[in-house]
Amino acid sequence: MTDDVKRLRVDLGERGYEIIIGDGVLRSLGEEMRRADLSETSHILLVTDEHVSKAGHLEVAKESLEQSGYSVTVVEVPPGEESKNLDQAERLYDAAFNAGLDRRSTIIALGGGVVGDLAGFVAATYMRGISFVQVPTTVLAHDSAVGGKVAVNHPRGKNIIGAFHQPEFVLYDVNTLRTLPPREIRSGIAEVIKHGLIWDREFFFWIERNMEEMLSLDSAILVDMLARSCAIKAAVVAKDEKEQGLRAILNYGHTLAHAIEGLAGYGVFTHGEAVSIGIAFAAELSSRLGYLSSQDLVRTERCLLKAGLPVHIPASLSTNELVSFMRQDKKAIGKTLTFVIAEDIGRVSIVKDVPLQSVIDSIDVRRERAS
Ligand SMILES: NC(=O)c1ccc[n+]([C@@H]2O[C@H](COP(=O)([O-])OP(=O)(O)OC[C@H]3O[C@@H](n4cnc5c(N)ncnc54)[C@H](O)[C@@H]3O)[C@@H](O)[C@H]2O)c1
Ligand SMILES: O=C(O)C(=O)C[C@@H](O)[C@H](O)[C@H](O)COP(=O)(O)O
Ligand SMILES: [Zn+2]
Repeated sequence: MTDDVKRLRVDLGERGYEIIIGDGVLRSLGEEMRRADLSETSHILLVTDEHVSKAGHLEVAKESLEQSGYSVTVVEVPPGEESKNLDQAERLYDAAFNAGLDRRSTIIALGGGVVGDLAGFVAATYMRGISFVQVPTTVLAHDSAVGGKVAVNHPRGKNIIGAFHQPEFVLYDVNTLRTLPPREIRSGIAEVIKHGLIWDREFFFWIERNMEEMLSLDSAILVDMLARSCAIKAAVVAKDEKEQGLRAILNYGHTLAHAIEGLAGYGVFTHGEAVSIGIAFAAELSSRLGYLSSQDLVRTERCLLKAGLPVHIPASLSTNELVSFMRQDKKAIGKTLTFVIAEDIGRVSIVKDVPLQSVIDSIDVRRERAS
């Protein structure tokens, strides 16, 4: 373990919590449980998926918890977005019952955003809510592990069945990221770029300069990148935990992304790939509506491409079905089209009642061309 461990705080008053980021910190999971006042935990349900356990991270986490005196039951869900559903949630409720979990028990999510969202949803609802800890193992999960949005998908909409349920703490070991396939590293960088674009111009420039080191998982760069990105997320969540207004900016690129994920079939595109296409589209729309300069539009797209991310809407998805799906977005009231719009690099706002024709034109421009 390196000495360079960063501790950030999500400031939610008495319910505030720490995000601990470092290389090798998974081995201190048991100690962190005690530090976070979870010494009285009667039993732990440790939820993970097969890729995470095969990569060796489950063993490290379990050993650390058992050495600290906790009794642990492990449940694995099948890897991938297809597992974020009520059937898998029910499997976890069964496992919780069978393991004898009570209101003093804790559910720990060890994995990417799918495991985090699913296990978090079960923790939010089992016995009306029990303690929950996030141990993210993907780059993308720097976003999902912080902020308390937990959910499962519905065939007609992403994250439609969910809750706000904050974790007790987030333990982020960058060493776990070394077993990720390159596609998943790139996917996670889409949300890092999003955080720069919505909040912090300097951070976006830093991302542009450090993309190669980010992709090659340089340890110091990774810790910095995740700490800065998590700090942005934490700042937004602290100001508007339940998305009454400001928090919706975290949805930049997501109106189209969720439509692509839902229509292509969950799991065809990774969430980050869909977000990348969604950001390229949202930047185009922002420029078309007169908010974003053409230089910043080009700069946004260039950064996504530098990360090896897709920026074009798949030809197989029709404009009509994309628009209908986007009308059901959670940000929209009624059937209006609401988007997070970029005004500058590092600054966005929420715009309601966006004209349909501008949306259609932006889809057309961003659509993949047959070669
Ligand atoms: N709650 C939120 O605020 C929030 C924010 C962003 C995204 N999300 C959700 O997160 C999900 C996407 O998360 P994700 O991209 O982490 O997907 P994921 O959890 O499916 O993980 C991606 C892939 O990597 C594998 N994997 C995970 N960790 C690994 C490791 N260390 N080594 C090797 N393989 C590993 C997984 O098994 C999976 O195959 C989506 O469902 C999205 O909606 C939620
Ligand atoms: O935390 C948030 O708020 C976000 O919007 C972060 C997004 O990256 C994330 O994909 C989230 O799950 C989307 O939430 P939803 O409410 O649009 O389903
Ligand atoms: Zn997202």
